[in-house]
Amino acid sequence: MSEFLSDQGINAALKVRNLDFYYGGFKGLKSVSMDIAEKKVTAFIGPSGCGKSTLLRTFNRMYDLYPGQRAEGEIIFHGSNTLEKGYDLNLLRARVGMVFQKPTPFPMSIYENIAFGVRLYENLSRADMDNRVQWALEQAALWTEAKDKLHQSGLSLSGGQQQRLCIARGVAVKPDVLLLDEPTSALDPISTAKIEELVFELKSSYTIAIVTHNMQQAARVSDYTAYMYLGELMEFGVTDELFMKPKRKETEDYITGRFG
Ligand SMILES: Nc1ncnc2c1ncn2[C@@H]1O[C@H](COP(=O)(O)OP(=O)(O)OP(=O)(O)O)[C@@H](O)[C@H]1O
Repeated sequence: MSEFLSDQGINAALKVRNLDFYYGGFKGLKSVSMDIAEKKVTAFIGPSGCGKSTLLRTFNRMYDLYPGQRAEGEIIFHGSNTLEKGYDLNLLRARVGMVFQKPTPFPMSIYENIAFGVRLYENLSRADMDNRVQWALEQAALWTEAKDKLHQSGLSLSGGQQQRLCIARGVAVKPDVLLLDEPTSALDPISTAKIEELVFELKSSYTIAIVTHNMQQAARVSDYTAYMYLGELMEFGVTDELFMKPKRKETEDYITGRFG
């Protein structure tokens, strides 16, 4: 659907315009246009294979790492189109951080998991780095659990703690935007609740885009929700409205469980 679905009066951190995405000859996204609201949570829902992760991966050009994948259209971030050739990808990935479905700590200490990324962009003194590591762990609600074992392996943490470590790693470089791709799908309910609380708190400082299969989660944590189907953005709006009064029959069928 090419109609522009952004009449929400959104103060946009990212403006997506006529975005097409190709895996070789397969079109994974079809003319997606929407705004990602600044310092709010935007959730992406829709049946498996509808393009949620594909869309998220365009926001930091993660797909660039894979040959044969390309995006066309515009994603405007701080006034520039991030899809243009020559756009500084290091800078983009520092400003638009990503957390994946499976916790992916680096095989190094908790401290180094965080310091590693910071060193790529900043030259901090030891004391400043210590402060940054503490700050990032506090932001990710992991400091209390991790403060006495900063020099133990990140892999020694539980799954839920590992995912919070990945969030700490993401916020440590002080990005504008955090992309969360099904961040709780590998976690137990208690860890999931912790991450959801965290998302709620982080949105006062960061723009957050989250892909989730869990509609209750989308309803709980997000301000805006985008419903996708077969590579198209079918409906996009304020979360409460989309869940209570969907405009399209397809959205209603999906959220009421009649489809998908
Ligand atoms: N590396 C790839 N090569 C070719 N096609 C791909 C690739 N990755 C994804 N696709 C296709 O692109 C479409 C969108 O996939 P995507 O992973 O974005 O969906 P999704 O909505 O995130 O699904 P899920 O909820 O199952 O994670 C699907 O049809 C998928 O098969």
